[in-house]
Amino acid sequence: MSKGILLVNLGSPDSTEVEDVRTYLREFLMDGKVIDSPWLIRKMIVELFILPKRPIQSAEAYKKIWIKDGSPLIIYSKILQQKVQEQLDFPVGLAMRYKNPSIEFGLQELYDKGVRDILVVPLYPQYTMSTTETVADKVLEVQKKKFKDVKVNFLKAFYKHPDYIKILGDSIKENLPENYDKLLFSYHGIPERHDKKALRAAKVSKLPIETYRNQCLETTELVAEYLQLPKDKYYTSFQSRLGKDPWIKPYTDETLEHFPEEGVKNLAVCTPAFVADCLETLEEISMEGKEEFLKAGGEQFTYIPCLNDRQDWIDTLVKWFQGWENN
Ligand SMILES: C=CC1=C(C)c2cc3[nH]c(cc4nc(cc5[nH]c(cc1n2)c(C)c5CCC(=O)O)C(CCC(=O)O)=C4C)c(C)c3C=C
Ligand SMILES: [Fe+2]
Ligand SMILES: [Fe+2]
Repeated sequence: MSKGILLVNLGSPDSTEVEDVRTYLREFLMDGKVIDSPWLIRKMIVELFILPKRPIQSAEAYKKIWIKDGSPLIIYSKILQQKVQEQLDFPVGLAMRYKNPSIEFGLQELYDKGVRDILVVPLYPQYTMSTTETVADKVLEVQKKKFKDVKVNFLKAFYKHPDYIKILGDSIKENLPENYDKLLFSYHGIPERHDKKALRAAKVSKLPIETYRNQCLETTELVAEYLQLPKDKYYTSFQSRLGKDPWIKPYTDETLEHFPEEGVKNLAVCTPAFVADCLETLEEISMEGKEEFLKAGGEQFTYIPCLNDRQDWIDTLVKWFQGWENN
């Protein structure tokens, strides 16, 4: 059976127009694995509390990071896809969980090239229901509807894969200033409830399901070990919280605010929940986060870019995909 790869990332609005941002946020936040309330309650939260104002703020934020060809998240993902494709002789497609190119489009493109056995690659190092799980749900929904003769497989979360830890560690080392007080690992947060659900599922299924928070902490520890960082030189926090429910802690914004009074004046920040730079890294961390930190008395803020199209990242994906194809 002819094999192919489908890379999947989260997705961005089609443009920075408020209406496009609203449509994107509606699709994203109405996903029951992102806001996990019953449909009617979710609909009320999204339509009455989030969509009237948030798209206006988010559109302004997107305008600050948008590049000539579009959203950085999509452009970096496309470059990654092209560069990986150049090194492989079987098709590599790209899709976004929300908006475009859609998962249906990505599967159709591979199908039209004769692919009947697909490795779906959620571009998230750590797994949780609002990312990896929802990608799998959508792929399987479309496969059952339109591509019954296609076999789908999923790449497992790779946060502790030694190849990934090495690339992440090397990317940090190359960007770390000589004299820094602390290296902050800032991961996208999730509501605490999502991790509690994961723990319950692990108990019921007796599968070794790890909470998202623990996967993030483990990612940090493995990189710290690889880079031989002393314990007092690094810290982990969680960003991007939305709404009033408790999210996993500590929060990045509070951490950035308190660091200077604790003597952390020269800070470096990396964001290992993302493999491609996006709104959450470029705007929330390297613009807003930097401003907050400097306002609180910080002196130097270094943002360490995501893996994007690093050659070692491309080579590693190529190696993993060749291994799968030869199996
Ligand atoms: C309940 C809300 C959200 C959960 C849970 C969530 C989890 C989650 N998200 C990412 C990765 C990305 N999120 C991005 C943007 C973004 N995230 C949320 C909300 C939740 N995310 C919103 C509302 C937005 C949109 C922007 C905004 O209005 O603030 C992005 C960037 C997209 C882009 O176009 O650049 C990414 C990537 C992960 C990894 C994750 C769980 C671990
Ligand atoms: Fe998010
Ligand atoms: Fe954000």
